[in-house]
Amino acid sequence: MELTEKQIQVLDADGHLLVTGGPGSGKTTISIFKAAQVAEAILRPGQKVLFLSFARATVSRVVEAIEFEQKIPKEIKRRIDVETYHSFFWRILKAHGYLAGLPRDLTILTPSAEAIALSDIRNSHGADNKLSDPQKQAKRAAETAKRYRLATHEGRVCFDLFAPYVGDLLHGSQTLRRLIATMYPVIILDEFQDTNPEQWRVVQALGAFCRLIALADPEQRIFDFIGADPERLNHFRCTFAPTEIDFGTDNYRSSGTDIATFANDILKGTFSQSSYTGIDFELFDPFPDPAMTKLITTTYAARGRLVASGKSDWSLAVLVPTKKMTRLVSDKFREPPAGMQPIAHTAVVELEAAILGSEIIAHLMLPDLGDAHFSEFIDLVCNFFQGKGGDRPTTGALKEAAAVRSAYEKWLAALAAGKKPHANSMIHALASVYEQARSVTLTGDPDKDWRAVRATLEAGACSRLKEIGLEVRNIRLLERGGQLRQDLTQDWRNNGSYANAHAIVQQAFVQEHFATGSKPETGVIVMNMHKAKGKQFDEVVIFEGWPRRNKGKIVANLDRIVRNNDRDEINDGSRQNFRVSVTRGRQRTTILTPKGDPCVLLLPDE
Ligand SMILES: Nc1ncnc2c1ncn2[C@@H]1O[C@H](COP(=O)(O)OP(=O)(O)OP(=O)(O)O)[C@@H](O)[C@H]1O
Repeated sequence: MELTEKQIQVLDADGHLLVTGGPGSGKTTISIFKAAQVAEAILRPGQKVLFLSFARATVSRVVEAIEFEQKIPKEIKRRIDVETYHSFFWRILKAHGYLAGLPRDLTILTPSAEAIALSDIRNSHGADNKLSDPQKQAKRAAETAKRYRLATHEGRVCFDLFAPYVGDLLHGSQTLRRLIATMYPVIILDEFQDTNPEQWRVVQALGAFCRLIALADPEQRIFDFIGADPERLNHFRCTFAPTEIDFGTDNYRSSGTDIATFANDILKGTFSQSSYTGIDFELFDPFPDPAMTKLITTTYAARGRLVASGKSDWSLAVLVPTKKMTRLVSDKFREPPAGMQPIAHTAVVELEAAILGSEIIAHLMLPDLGDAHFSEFIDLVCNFFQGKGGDRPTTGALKEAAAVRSAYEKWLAALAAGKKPHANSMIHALASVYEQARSVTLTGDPDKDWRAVRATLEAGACSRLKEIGLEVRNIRLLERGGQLRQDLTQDWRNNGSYANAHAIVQQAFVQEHFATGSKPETGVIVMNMHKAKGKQFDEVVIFEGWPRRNKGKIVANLDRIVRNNDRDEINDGSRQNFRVSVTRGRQRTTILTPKGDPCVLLLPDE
């Protein structure tokens, strides 16, 4: 690879730096060379360059890119630490959190546990869409107060509080600022445009003694995320007066194609070419089976091309506009219509529900612990419904949790009074599937045992447990070599049972969250468009929803790239989101859109 003139300018620059450029313009690549140069020329023994990123996906990509770079010697590579903001902040909090009034012993309040802890507040205030702005503010304030209480009283810190606490610590202690600068004299900030106010406060403190290199693409800003301020780059400019180098619209990710040109045309809303190499458009009939059939055959074809290319770690992403679509596509890939072959894939979903479901499986794998076991099982089922929506629980799910709880209380009251529980009680079905799951003979092979317990939930007569069983399928923690699998195996060896299954599942999630060694995803991956940011794949298929009609009139138009596929709903956010998805493909991006109502972003502006 020959570096461009602009990339060389980055190597030559001193002091704080701001590197801007479009997707695939080579920002990450040059920052790695810059880090290597700093490591070789400037660092003293024991010091390292820190590369901070928001998502683990980006971390894996950067780690892989560093490994791949043959020009950088091994001992230099070892002097570049690539981490997420979360894991860097957590290290600071664990070591110094007591200075900010936190207990010495800290644990992470996982998002699912956080959702459960906050569900009372969320329940009593009601769903956001029914609240006025002041009511919403009151709800947020109550949530924040509760989060702080959990942190200061119980040492359970949720992710959202990491940055505020680290900001307090760094602004409050020059010694700490200097300490970090001694460890990391140079810090690289990836996707800087997405820095929220709390993180920016941390960055300001870090910049006092560290040299900062910010990488940014203002047009890749996350829009649905409050806090990513369009002025953020200006804040950086004003505070640090960095040398600024702009890579413009160069694109090396998909060189030899017109993917970047097309993506930039999307942003402008005018099309400079009648066709674009590397971009395919296909229409599908706007009905469930034909739509899915089109997606599946398109995916077969893309997969066929990639397999034929002989590349062993090929990747193909199917990107969809909503969480709901991610699930729908994943289900259909598992069980396609019309006897087509299933497509092996991984679906990237919000993990709260899958983790809470996994806790239930783990609980069912525990050895017999007496009568309390069933009550705890009911508690976990309630937790699942309370927490499955993460920080946006639906009223339905919260009601479900309350209904299970109340049915169980009635059940217990009946038993206590020596009566038979009501024949219609939902607890009958829960209890009968519970019994089936408890009678599964465990073998010590965690994979087999886990699947056997999950299968009883899926096949049983209780719709709630069926939902939980299906949800748990989304968890990837059981992968070969994965922590969960290893720990469960060890548990069985030590105890002859899965005595610590529950704790192991919770721990596995935390480890998974901080693990940075994992490879970028390969094979077929289904995910929400928003989640594709910072990733790259050999091929991308973008698939959106279709309108439902009644007597020819559109009555619903959900799961579209632009809301309702309405021209009036087009905004910078929807254009940029689409552009980010389109530019994830290296070789080809295929866009599948419904016949009769194609994505409005594909039509020239009127
Ligand atoms: N000078 C160059 N010549 C050829 N290929 C390059 C050059 N610089 C980078 N690349 C390649 O282009 C691809 C994209 O580069 P990189 O990931 O650094 O871009 P980026 O600006 O960080 O992208 P994004 O903002 O979309 O994450 C990588 O595969 C990289 O190896």
